[in-house]
Amino acid sequence: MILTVTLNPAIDRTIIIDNFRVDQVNRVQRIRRDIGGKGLNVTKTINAMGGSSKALLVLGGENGKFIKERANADGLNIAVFEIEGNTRENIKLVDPVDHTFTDVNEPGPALNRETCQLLAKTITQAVKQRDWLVISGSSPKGIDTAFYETIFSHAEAIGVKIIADVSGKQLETLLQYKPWLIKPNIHELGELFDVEIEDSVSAIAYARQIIKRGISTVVVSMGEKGLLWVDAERAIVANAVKVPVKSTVGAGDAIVAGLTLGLSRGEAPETIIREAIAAATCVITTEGSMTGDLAKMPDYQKRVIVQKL
Ligand SMILES: Nc1ncnc2c1ncn2[C@@H]1O[C@H](COP(=O)(O)OP(=O)(O)OP(=O)(O)O)[C@@H](O)[C@H]1O
Ligand SMILES: O=P(O)(O)OC[C@@]1(O)O[C@H](CO)[C@@H](O)[C@@H]1O
Repeated sequence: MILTVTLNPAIDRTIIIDNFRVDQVNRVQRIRRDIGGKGLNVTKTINAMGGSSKALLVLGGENGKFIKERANADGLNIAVFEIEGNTRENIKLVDPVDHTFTDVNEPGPALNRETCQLLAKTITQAVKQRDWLVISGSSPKGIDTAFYETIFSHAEAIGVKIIADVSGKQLETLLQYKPWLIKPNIHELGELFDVEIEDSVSAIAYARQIIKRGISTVVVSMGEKGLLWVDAERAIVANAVKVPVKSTVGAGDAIVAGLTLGLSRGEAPETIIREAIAAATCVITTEGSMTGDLAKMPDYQKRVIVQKL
């Protein structure tokens, strides 16, 4: 089983505006609402790919209720950890004319110390031997190092591998506990070293520095430039598939879904990379925070060239 944890889920409100301009009155073409949050998106894609994933969601208020009901109606396997406060609503501004994708993410409700302790305990009880644990997305205010310590020490004790897709300070914190795999995008990787990374060669060098700190695999997603897989034995680069992009929301989550599913099935890195990129391609060709038409995956996989560097 692949358990995903979303500490800060969201309703994604996608607003489609042709020729969006800041500092001007903009007229909306269409609006849609999807249930989102990185871990939940990972679960959606794994299940759509034929895998088995459960999403643990921290939810509260009216928005939390909406997400719970929609996830259940969609047949997703979820466990809800209820909190006080209303789950956030994130705005995704899409301009199909200028091809811009702008995210405006709320911080979400803060958690108090007792809630964090109970949440850590709930997660450790939910994760079982031989599971894969995915921790994805921002953490609400209140989550501290003790929270991660509880989860990582339990995971280590029962041999569970952790895949983390977080950024900024949260990524720095998590690195101390040595997740098995991390998936920063190229900007997030640069942020860790306080640099702007320009090319694959320097991205590989920075990824290797992380591997020296005890992380097995670093996968760096690079948007339209594809991705890099770096571990102790190899560095692999793969292109993205050229397609008309409708929404980039959840592209990174589809990569995490493809990676986790492939790893849990014991597949070779080259196969996993092709599947992950194909899944991300399905996401970006679909409006909103949706997995898209996964029947197109075999075609997209053929268009991914994987090269060892
Ligand atoms: N414009 C694009 N054209 C083709 N493929 C893309 C494009 N943007 C993203 N992708 C695909 O999606 C993957 C993940 O994208 P990206 O690196 O932007 O992830 P991310 O920053 O984590 O995304 P997000 O946080 O929005 O989910 C890329 O490796 C690529 O395969
Ligand atoms: O604010 P965070 O937790 O970093 O990201 C949240 C989010 O942008 O990530 C998903 C796409 O990856 C969306 O469904 C969601 O709104």
